[in-house]
Amino acid sequence: RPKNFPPGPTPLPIFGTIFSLNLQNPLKDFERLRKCYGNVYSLFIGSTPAVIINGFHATKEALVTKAADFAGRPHYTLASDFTQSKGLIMADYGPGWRARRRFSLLTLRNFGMGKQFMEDRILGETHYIVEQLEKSAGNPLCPESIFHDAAANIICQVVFGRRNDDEFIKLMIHPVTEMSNLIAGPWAVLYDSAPMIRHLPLPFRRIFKYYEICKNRVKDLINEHRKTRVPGEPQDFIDCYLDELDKKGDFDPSFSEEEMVVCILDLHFAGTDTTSNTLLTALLYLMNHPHIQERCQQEIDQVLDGKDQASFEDRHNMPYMQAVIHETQRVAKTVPVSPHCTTKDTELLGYSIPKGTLVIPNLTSVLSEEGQWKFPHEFNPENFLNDQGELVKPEAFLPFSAGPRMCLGEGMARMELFLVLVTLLRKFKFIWPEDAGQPDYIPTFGVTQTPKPFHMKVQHRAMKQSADRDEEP
Ligand code: HEM
Repeated sequence: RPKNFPPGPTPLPIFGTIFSLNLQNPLKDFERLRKCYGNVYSLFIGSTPAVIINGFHATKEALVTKAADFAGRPHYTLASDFTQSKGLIMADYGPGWRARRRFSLLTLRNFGMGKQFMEDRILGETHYIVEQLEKSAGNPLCPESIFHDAAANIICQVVFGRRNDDEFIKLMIHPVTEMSNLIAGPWAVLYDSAPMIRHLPLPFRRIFKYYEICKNRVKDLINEHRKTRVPGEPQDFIDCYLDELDKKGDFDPSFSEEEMVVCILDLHFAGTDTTSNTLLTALLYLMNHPHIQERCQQEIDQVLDGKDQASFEDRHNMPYMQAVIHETQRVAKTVPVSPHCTTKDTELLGYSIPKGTLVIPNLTSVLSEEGQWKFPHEFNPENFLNDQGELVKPEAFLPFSAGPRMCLGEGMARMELFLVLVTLLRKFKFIWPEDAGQPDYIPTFGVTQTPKPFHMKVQHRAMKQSADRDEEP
């Protein structure tokens, strides 16, 4: 360890400290090591040192107070190698990433495609979910694929202008699933820890092949858009990017077509499992906390009385529903860790951290940290409500991380969570099947955490508005 580097377990030659961790799910080991070494400690992934950051204060110091020092992304890892550090997620902290991020953020925040665009797409897709649930009303069903497809359809419509069942996009489903499995597994850790084996024909090499397939599909879609688009009248993210390329000409390499392809794949990867797994977590908890589900439904009935459908503006009148969504995100811990890298020699809690060090903020440690939450270890919307029943957002609510690299899709994700859950809870009662046993709340670890598969039953609710109409003479 360099001088004054954060402490940690003694590394072995070649392997470093990877045997101190359960590679299938290192979160319990992170917590155990935190008890030994404090909120900031170091591990070795092979010969690569990594600093693990735990708890709100250390995370805030790194990601917010010293934002620029900690806003890089690691190099020489599997993810940076197959994306060639292009696009948004794995791109280096610098002017190219900043320009693409700003453009993507503005485009998603309605500047590109009109204010109603996103809300219409989400509500449209929610109707498909309703149709599917209606077909299974009264019988147990496994909701995983319904919600995964819905989230994929929403992001595909925003980015490609097509739903996920389109022939072009279908061809990407298999490679994307294979890549997600590989990148969250031990082969990725092996790739990152042992540079000498990177060119051997081991399973991690398949990621490069799958990524190439996805890139080629996206290039085909871009070429299709080129033929059909009307400049200045964008229908989706690709059209917006092509308009931007027209403005910039060939002068700006940070907006090249190659960068565009990786940006698009980044949005597709980052915008699917994150949202669908959070929605599934909400259902899992609401079925097993029926009194909380009923209180949401009372609030929804009251606020939407007489309206055909919910709008995102309604959230201002639904503090309880909002608190439930926040609490779901807190317990779901959907993105458990987010690898960063230092951009210069810096310090954290008095320790010295050299430029280029891999830094891993452990967001799960903040979301259930004692002292930050009224009820850190239970599902309780009161964590986000004050004595007057108003929504409050504690500073330690960091499911989207913090600082310059924080989630770019936060606005879109919050809109999806609100509109989908409000629409479904208004229409259906969600029931944990009697023979389903005790719920397992511990998710499967991964780049995004996934609730264990479960079954649910849905029952039509007698909606207040239709009940009122029935009573009219
Ligand atoms: C509940 C849903 C979501 C959660 C919990 C979530 C969480 C996160 C987290 C923790 C990060 C890492 C931030 C960091 O490195 O410090 C991230 C990054 C990112 N997210 Fe999300 N996300 C969600 C949905 C979305 C959606 C819907 C999109 C796309 C529209 C998206 C796009 C991105 C992108 C592009 C980045 C990389 C940002 C950068 O490096 O500049 N996310 N997200």
